[in-house]
Amino acid sequence: MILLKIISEYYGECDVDTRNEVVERIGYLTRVQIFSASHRLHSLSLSDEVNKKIFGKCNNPNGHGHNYKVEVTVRGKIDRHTGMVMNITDLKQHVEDVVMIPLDHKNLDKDVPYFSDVVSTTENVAVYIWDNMVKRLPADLLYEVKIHETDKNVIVYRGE
Ligand SMILES: Nc1nc2c(c(=O)[nH]1)N=C([C@H](O)[C@H](O)COP(=O)(O)OP(=O)(O)OP(=O)(O)O)CN2
Ligand SMILES: [Zn+2]
Repeated sequence: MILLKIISEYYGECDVDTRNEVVERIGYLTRVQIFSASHRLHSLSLSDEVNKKIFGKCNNPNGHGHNYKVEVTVRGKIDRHTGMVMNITDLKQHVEDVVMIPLDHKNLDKDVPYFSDVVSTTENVAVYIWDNMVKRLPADLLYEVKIHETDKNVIVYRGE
C-alpha cells in the first residue's frame, strides 16, 4: 500500500492518505466568457419617478451597454481515471448555449423574455445564468456564477 501511495503521489493522483484511507480530491473548474449587451435599469413595480431616483443615469430610456465578463465555476471530485472535474469541452458548450446564444449582442430587456419583467441588474443576470446552467449539469456540480459588469463592479451568485 505504501508503494501504491508513492506511485500515485508521483503521478499526481493520490487516492489514499497516510492511514490508507481513500481520499477524494475536490477541484474547481472555471470557464470564462465575455459577452456584450445593452440594457436599462427600470422596475415595472416602481413609478417612473422612483425609478429615476434609484437607478439615476442607468434608467435613461436610451439604455447603455457593457462587455460583461462571466465566470462559471463547477466544483466536484477530480475523477481518478479521467483526471477531470468535468470535461471543459462540455462546460464550454453549456456556456455557449446559456450565455452567448441568448445574451450576446442583445438588448437584455427587449430580446430576452426573462427580463421583460425582471430588472436587468447584474445580480439578476447572474441568477438567470445560474438557473439555466444548473438545469444542464449533474446535481451539485455548479458552484458559482461570477460576473464582472465593469472592471470595478463584480457580482457573485452561488444559488442561495
Ligand atoms: N446593485 C447594482 N447596482 C447597479 C447596477 C447593478 O447591476 N447592480 N448597475 C448599474 C448600471 O447599470 C451601471 O452598470 C453602472 O455603471 P457605472 O456606474 O457607470 O459603472 P462604474 O462603476 O464602472 O463606473 P465609474 O463611474 O467609472 O466608477 C448601476 N447600479
Ligand atoms: Zn448597466
